Amino acid sequence: MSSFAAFRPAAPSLSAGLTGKQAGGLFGWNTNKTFSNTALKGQNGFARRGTDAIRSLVMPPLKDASPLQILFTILSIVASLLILEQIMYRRKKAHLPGPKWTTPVVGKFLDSMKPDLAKYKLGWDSGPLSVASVFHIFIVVASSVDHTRKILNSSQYAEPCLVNAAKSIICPDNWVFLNGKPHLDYRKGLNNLFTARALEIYLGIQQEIYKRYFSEWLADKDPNPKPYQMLMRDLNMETSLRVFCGDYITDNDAKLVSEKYWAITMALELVNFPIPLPGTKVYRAIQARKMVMKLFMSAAAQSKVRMAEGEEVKCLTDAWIKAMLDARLERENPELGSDARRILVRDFSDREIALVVLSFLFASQDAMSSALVYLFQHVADRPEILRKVREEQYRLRAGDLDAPLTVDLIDQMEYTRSCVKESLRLKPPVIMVPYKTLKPFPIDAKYTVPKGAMVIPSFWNSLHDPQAYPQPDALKPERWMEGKDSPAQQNTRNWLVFGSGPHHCIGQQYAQMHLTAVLSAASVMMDWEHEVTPQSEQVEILCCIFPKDQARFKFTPRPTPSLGMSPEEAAAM
Ligand code: HEM
Repeated sequence: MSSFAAFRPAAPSLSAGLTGKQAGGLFGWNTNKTFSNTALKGQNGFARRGTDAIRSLVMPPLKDASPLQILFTILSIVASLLILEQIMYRRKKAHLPGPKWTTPVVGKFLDSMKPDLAKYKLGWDSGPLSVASVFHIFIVVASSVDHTRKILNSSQYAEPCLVNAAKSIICPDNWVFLNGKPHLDYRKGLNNLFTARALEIYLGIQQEIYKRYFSEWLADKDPNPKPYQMLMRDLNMETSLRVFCGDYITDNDAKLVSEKYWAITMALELVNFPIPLPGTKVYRAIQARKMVMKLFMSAAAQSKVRMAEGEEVKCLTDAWIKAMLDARLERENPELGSDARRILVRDFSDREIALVVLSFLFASQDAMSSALVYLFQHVADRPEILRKVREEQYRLRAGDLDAPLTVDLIDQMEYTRSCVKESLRLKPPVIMVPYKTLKPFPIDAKYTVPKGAMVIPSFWNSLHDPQAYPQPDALKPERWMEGKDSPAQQNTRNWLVFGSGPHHCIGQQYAQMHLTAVLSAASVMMDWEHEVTPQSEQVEILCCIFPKDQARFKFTPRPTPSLGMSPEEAAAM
């Protein structure tokens, strides 16, 4: 994922499904207090009568029972459990749309193994809330703007729910697993990493990498289009590593991280063997994480030495350590209130820094790759839009296409930025993020989500709402440039690409700047052809969404405009 959807997969994984106390709910009815209590409290008297009947059946001492009696007892217990499962499901479901009965034991498990956008859409369109269950996990899916935002902004009722594999892979003490006030305070300390000044430094690093990758793509002699999804992932990976850790990581190690990191992505599939035994995907992912952590910790240690010597900030780790050193001086200031003192960046250990960098890589990798792949695809399929992007580029860069990109210049690229925003709206990389209820959650006047349920805010309908985005299936960058009275600007609540509330994406400015900068550089350096196949518009749901044909492109060099050409003429070449 890996994106944040990696933290929060599109549906519960087997590892989430079969671990911990909840598994006792399914298999250990006789010993699990929560399960039997809830059953006995059932409004339907059948639950109580069923439990009494079972108790009377198992009462006779086993040594006196015939094999037939034992068999009958076992079958009765199983049948009662299956009936109870249905009763519990129906009770939790109440009036909401969703299957009337749940498939015994597994629920929608098979569907969750093969996620399908069309099936998801059916659920989202069936009502603002709909339900399903996978194994014993009761799931409420929210599809309206109001319900989705309510979940994301009700931290007293629901918190992000990550698969168990995620915890063992990115370490249980990673900050992303914090909630409430400790989470809020930790996040405040990270805001320094994405200031305009910091972003400016990152831009310099990014451009060098884009140019190198584009040159490699252009050097490909094969005249036919080929899948670029993985190559774009590599571009993102190297950009992230260099932005986060600069030259503290050698070229060889950067390559190694890119290769090994794939093991982490693979381990976040929806279904995975839950115990990290040698040979399993989770085991391989943990080994990869150990290697990656070592490099990030070493980067933090090297940066501490350089920053203490007053050297230049060259990457995110440097920016962080510099902020830490500056805050040390600030903290000495006797005029500072206790609150400000608490929020100021405290000292972070090498391991803490490495864990945050790991969380960024983990949260951004797949989402950024999905966003980049669709951005290239969307503009290639709509030459008029790409022409307008180029026109803006030629106009703003005023004849110097090699001039370094700056945050100020990116700010001026109104059309290119709108194009990025619109591409993210049309194909949001993360379509849903699972949360878990901490207590009964009165989500609206008519329905309360039970405690311990998975509650999934999903973004697709908000981002394709015709009220906010007329002609929602068309790519219309102009809708973001129509002023404050436009439907898009009047409905900013619908813009949920990066979530909302205390866990909203911390990297969203950086992410949009990266995508704008890539499109800006690519549009003047290359022409590209997208081979449209029957699968180009079909969506593969991994942790994020991708075109099923893995985006087939052919890149060729774009001629430099001759002296005296107007931006319009240059763009039309
Ligand atoms: C197009 C790219 C990206 C998309 C679509 C995306 C989307 C998201 C979404 C939907 C969430 C969950 C929000 C919620 O629960 O309300 C999230 C969280 C997060 N994202 Fe992103 N993201 C992207 C890029 C990035 C980047 C580049 C970084 C880091 C540099 C990043 C770091 C994070 C982190 C750390 C969180 C968890 C924040 C928390 O729990 O406080 N993301 N992202």
